[in-house]
Amino acid sequence: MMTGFLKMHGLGNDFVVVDERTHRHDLTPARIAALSDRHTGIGCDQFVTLRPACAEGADVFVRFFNADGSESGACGNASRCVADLVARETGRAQVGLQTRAGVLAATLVRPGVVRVDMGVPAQGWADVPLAKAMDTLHLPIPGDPAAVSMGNPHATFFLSAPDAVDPCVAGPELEHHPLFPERANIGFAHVMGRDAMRLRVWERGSGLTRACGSGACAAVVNAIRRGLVERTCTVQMDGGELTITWRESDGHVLMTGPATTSFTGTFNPEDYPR
Ligand SMILES: N[C@H](CCC[C@H](N)C(=O)O)C(=O)O
Repeated sequence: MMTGFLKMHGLGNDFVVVDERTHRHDLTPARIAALSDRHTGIGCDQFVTLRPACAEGADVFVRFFNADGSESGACGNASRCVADLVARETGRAQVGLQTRAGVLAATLVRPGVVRVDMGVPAQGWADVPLAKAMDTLHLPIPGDPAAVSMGNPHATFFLSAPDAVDPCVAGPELEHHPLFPERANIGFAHVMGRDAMRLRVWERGSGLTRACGSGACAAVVNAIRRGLVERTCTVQMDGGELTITWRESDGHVLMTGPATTSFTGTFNPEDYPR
């Protein structure tokens, strides 16, 4: 049976979005990985499904799957895209996204620009999670990264120069480091000033992406924890810029940036291996 999809992106971090609110499709991890493949499938960094919400304050239940078929509790860039979609569907600027990491409040700031409240970062070692008890501000591995969860695990390395480390060289081994029992997204940040940083992220399950929303949130939180930047910071990534605020009053992280729909299409799930 043919299935419709939306191709969307946030700063070039791209998604295939499938609406399952009225009909479920047999989308196994293997099928999602095949559909995410840029040569034999539609191609995307993450595959996103929409289902009916069952949580208070949520308009839709969103699940995020990486290109390798693994599921993540959070995806900042895709959250902005789905919020944009639901805001246009409902005619409301304020929408709620139910995710595995909780219900996220989102606001359509202006057409194509969305602010998502990504919730409160989890700083404890067991929350990230890490393999054993330790200070998450200074992990005992070369490069002295900091770690935090935005609903998904992130380690942030602070570099002396923007391209001091190639994420494609250092990223794969770090993603699978034994310190990260659920693997991790690996951010490589260069702080340029008290309110600006450059960031590239080797993403768990997807590799180097042009932008990483939850990674930008994690990098700003970790930088603030280390006293490197102020509470609001712009994060420049290969695909463009996000504005991140770690709000002092309630500890929530706000992420503001673009959401874009590229095209629509159809595919037949039965054409892909189960
Ligand atoms: N690779 C991530 C999910 C996507 C995150 C990223 N695309 C974002 O915008 O936050 C993980 O496995 O936790």
